[in-house]
Amino acid sequence: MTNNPQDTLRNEDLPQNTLATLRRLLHRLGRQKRKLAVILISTLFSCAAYALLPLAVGRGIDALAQLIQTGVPAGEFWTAAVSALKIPVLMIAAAALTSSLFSYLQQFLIASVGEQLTLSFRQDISAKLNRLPLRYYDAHKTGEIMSRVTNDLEKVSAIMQEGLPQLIASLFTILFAVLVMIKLNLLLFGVVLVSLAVSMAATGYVSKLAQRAYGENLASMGALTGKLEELYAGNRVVKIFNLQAVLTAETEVQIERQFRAQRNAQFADFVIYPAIRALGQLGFIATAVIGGGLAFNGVITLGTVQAFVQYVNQIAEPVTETAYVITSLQAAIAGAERVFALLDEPEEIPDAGKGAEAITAGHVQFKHVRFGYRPGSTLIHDLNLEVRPNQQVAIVGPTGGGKTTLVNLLMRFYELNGGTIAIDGQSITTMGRQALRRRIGMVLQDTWLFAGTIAENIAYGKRDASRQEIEAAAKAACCDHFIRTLPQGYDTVLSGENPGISQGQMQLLTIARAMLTNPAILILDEATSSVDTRTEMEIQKAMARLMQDKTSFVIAHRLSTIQNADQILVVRDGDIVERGNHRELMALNGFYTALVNSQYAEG
Ligand SMILES: Nc1ncnc2c1ncn2[C@@H]1O[C@H](COP(=O)(O)OP(=O)(O)OP(=O)(O)O)[C@@H](O)[C@H]1O
Repeated sequence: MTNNPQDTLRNEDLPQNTLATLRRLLHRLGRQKRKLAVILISTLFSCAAYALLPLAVGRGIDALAQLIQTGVPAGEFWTAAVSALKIPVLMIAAAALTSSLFSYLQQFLIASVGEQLTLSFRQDISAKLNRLPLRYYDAHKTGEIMSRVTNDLEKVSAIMQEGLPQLIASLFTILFAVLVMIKLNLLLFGVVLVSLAVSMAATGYVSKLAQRAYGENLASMGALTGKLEELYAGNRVVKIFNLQAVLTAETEVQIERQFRAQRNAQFADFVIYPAIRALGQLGFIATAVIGGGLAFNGVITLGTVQAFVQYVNQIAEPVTETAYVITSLQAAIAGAERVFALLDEPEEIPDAGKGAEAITAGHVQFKHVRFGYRPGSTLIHDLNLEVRPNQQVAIVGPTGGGKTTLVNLLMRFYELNGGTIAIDGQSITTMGRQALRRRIGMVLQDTWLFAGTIAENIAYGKRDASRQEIEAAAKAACCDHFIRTLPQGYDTVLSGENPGISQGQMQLLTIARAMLTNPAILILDEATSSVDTRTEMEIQKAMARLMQDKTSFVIAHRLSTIQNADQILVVRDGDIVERGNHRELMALNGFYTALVNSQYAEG
């Protein structure tokens, strides 16, 4: 594993409950028990064979030394050397081959186990995100959710594929090397132990300094990214308020800070770490010098000294690497913890399983509905409403009054705190959510267009619609004409964020989309955005056509368009404060009349 010392830990990278998370992670890994067992056994074999290498080399050196000491007639040296080195060389080859083969097997299986683990997490998260209530999305930013699926999972996957196997291999390597060294010479092992302890203490101290540099580097990078986002993503706002110069100056300060932090971090990388490595050589030198003395006095052989030197080398790296791996392991466990937290979030109440095929007439009743977005704060107290099939209901009221909330409840985006909503005599909680939503068409102000062709966008709610059906819907929604003027017509590709057509045209497309699904109930959010008069008239015409023979709820912003509605509901602070048709409400001379008068005054 190439460790990245810059992977330093911030507070959010520290797990809250390491043991519990580790247990859950292992439980999940347990699904791949057999592969894991093979990985463990191959690591064991690979490390054991690796630990035999210095011994075999030592044996070869001893054999050669003995040959030189005893002396061989000049012409026979090569034959004698070959026969003396035959066994050691075969041992070296066998150990190296065994170690590499098992290491290959281990890597191969680890890659598969790691990917399988990531896949299982991704599948579970994706299913989970579909089952989470809208409340969850209200409380969490998209970036935060995305980061669970990308960053956090990547950390878990990286540690599974690189860190953890590395850690196990390191531990085995150290264990085998220590066992052999103890067996070879206890005194020399003591020397190795002391010099290792000294170099580890020095490493610990220096890396603390380095960690500080990395921490500052990360923090300054975060601050700089934030500033740049403000500068580029909010470029329009920056220009409107003429803040270019101020923001550029602020950005320069951040760039400067980041430069200094990065330089310090680089310094740690290129200067401190080599110094640590040099310190690590301490053990190597001490072993060579003291071992040399012991060999000179005939306490141990020359081969044993070189075996020791090799063992010191073999364990030096695992010892320092283990510290890094433990650091990234903590970050991975914290990542896994966040993923598990997402998977543990309370879900939507499961569907009753019954279909909503019974929705035919579109008879809607709200009975004693009580609801609040947050626990403890009630927005809708006791709402009662009856809408007969094919009636047109307009919902008006001040901003934040609760108009959209009524629609959210009808669509069962949120669960009620009390009362019932029934369609055609059936409570919506007894219907499957999907089936319910399929029978309700929505045309909202936020025209949800997706990356794809115009035809695909219109057919979004009815994927198997034929081209004729799509075109018929577009004609009815007054958008066939403008679509045909586009170079690629119905096959014009709209890109998600900037579709390249006007706001009004987008709204017409969403009306066409609703036309195609032919729902029993309609929810229309009138456009407030400034569209030209002709487009607005087309939208009105298309909407009127769409509403024919359907129960419809219109969230109205321009009161002039709803005068013919069967019922007008004035919603304020979550309650219906006035209801009736236009004439009745005007006669009341209450809130509605005031709203109408204020709009005429404005308009
Ligand atoms: N997802 C939400 N989480 C918490 N509170 C919300 C949420 N959506 C709306 N609210 C609050 O509920 C109240 C009613 O909001 P709602 O969107 O229903 O009003 P509205 O009448 O549709 O307003 P507008 O005309 O501005 O669209 C407001 O006080 C709003 O802040």
